[in-house]
Amino acid sequence: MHGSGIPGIGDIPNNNNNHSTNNNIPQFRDDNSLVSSDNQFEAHITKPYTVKNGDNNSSSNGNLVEINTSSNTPSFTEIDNSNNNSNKKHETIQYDEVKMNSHDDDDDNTNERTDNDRIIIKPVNDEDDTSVIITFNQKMSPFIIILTFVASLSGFLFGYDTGYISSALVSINKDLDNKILTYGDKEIITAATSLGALISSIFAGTAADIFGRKPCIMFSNIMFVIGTIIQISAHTFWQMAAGRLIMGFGVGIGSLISPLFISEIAPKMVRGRLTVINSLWLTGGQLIAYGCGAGLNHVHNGWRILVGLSLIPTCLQFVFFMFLPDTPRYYVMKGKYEEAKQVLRRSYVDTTEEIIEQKVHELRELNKSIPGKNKAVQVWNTIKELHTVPSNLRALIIACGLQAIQQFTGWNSLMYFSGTIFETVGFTNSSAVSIIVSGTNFIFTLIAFFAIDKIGRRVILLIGLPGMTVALAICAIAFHFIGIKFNGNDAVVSNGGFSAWGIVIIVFIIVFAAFYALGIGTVPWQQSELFPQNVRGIGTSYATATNWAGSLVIASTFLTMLQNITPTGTFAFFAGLSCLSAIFCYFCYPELSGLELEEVQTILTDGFNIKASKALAKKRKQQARMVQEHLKYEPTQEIIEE
Ligand SMILES: O[C@H]1[C@H](O)[C@@H](O)[C@H](O)[C@@H](O)[C@H]1O
Repeated sequence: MHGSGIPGIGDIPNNNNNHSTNNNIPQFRDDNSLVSSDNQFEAHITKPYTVKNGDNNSSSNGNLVEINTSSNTPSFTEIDNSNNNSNKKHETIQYDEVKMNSHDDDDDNTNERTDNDRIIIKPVNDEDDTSVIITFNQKMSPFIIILTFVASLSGFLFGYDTGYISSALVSINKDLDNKILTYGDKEIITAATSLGALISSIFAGTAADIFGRKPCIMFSNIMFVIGTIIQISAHTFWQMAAGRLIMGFGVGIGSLISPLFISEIAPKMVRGRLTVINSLWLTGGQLIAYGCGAGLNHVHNGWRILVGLSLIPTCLQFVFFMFLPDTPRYYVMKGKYEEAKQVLRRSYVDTTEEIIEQKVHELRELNKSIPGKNKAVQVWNTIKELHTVPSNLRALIIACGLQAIQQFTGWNSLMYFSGTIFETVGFTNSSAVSIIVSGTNFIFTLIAFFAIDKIGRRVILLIGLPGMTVALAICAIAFHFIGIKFNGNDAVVSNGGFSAWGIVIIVFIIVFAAFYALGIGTVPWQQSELFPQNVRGIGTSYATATNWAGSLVIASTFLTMLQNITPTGTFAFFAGLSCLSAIFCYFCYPELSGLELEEVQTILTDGFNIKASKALAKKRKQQARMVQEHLKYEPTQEIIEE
């Protein structure tokens, strides 16, 4: 990144407000531009304008630029009150354009000026800023909320379908092939879904770019329905495994497309939050699956009901999507600009046609499609571009790195085997404790929902990973004192029964769940924001496939690890990985909250640019506060940064 100051827009309520300002009387030049007396600031009026009366008393933070054009000697003031510290150095910013809001070029009154102008400014030497970023009313429309909720039903299905299996395996009993499932059978049935998800996630990103996000989600619904029907009618082990595999195809597609879809429709200031809604459905789905599993445990054929229940959200999602559109970014990729505009109009209700046009224009500018004489060549070129363009490669390292960390720090082994672990340390009601653990996962995902945009992704990761390290290390120590021995597939506690160290283990597994859900359980699913439009599909495919490969490896090696390197060794291993992961995030994960999707690439262009990302994220949040503050007074006016 060049330079450290990252100036932004100046939205100017021009009404002699009471900021502590650095007054400076600029002059109009012949070409109608303004220049401050110290020559540090200049501004060009590019359009004729009419000036509106207003009574804004905004007292926002950040760099405001005030240009009072109501008199013949206009005043021109820069205010840097970002931390209310009067000693703080003013940034030196030159302003290129001054645009007047709400005007009509043909209007008779276009040159009339009165008090209280609103002026929108673009800094010219803002090297850290992207070209055309439009900041307009970021209020959430009901339409965006509906789209988010419908898309994140995929998250629910992901959670429910990975969550129900542990109780289903217990209650299946002799229902398949008339014999009790062996340990190996259970592993295959569990792993089949992860395998299916791994396979489909490899292709899902490319499919999303070719066919669209919405058709892919609808295709995943069909996979869910087929997979579920095969399972609930299964009387043989292989039929059950096949059903789980096909359902896994649906899980993999949904796990990739749903966060992608949400991040493409979300206003930037709430993009993190809206994407976390998918994670909330996911962890909620796991919790509900555990709860239903416990409830249906003793019901005859209860597992078939448990599996069958997942048909409800799948069918609902399919039907809803028949009436909903795809994302504006996808429409722009396909040259369907009118469709893109229609979605934007419904998404940003208080917005003028001019801004919609500009937004589509901006998306078109940034949508540099990758050439190739046919689809296969295009895909190959996209893969090349993903690895050879430095910002893409960095995005890939971060996205895959975070997904690998999410899986290799061991959470899912606890999800799948927490019952076994709790029994080992002396808890008889292990399913109740498992519900508490997945409930903690859900509650802390909710906390992440509130923190992810406000506090930022980087901060919650850097709180979560060290917290996980400590919790895992304490579990490792406690396991040492409990002294577990493995005998085949059975664990024998040498100290016998329930002990104080057993309580320590339960408590710190719950603490681990909390720190996990707060950071690494949630943040990697923000992966779509790392990639530019042209490689987003394939980039997120890599990352999602990393997630499922990790889940497959960990779920199938955890019990073996417990046996071969002891629980102390296993937990110490996960603690070590969590610690290394914290170091990785500290050096490589920039703060992306509040940034436009397109700004993320600027950040990653010549390094991970942690410092610059933090500054830009801070700036964008200040600006958003300014805009919100201003909209309180004039809710129908939009602020344009151009
Ligand atoms: O983000 C989710 C969540 O943390 C789940 O609890 C976990 O089972 C998944 O593997 C993960 O991707």
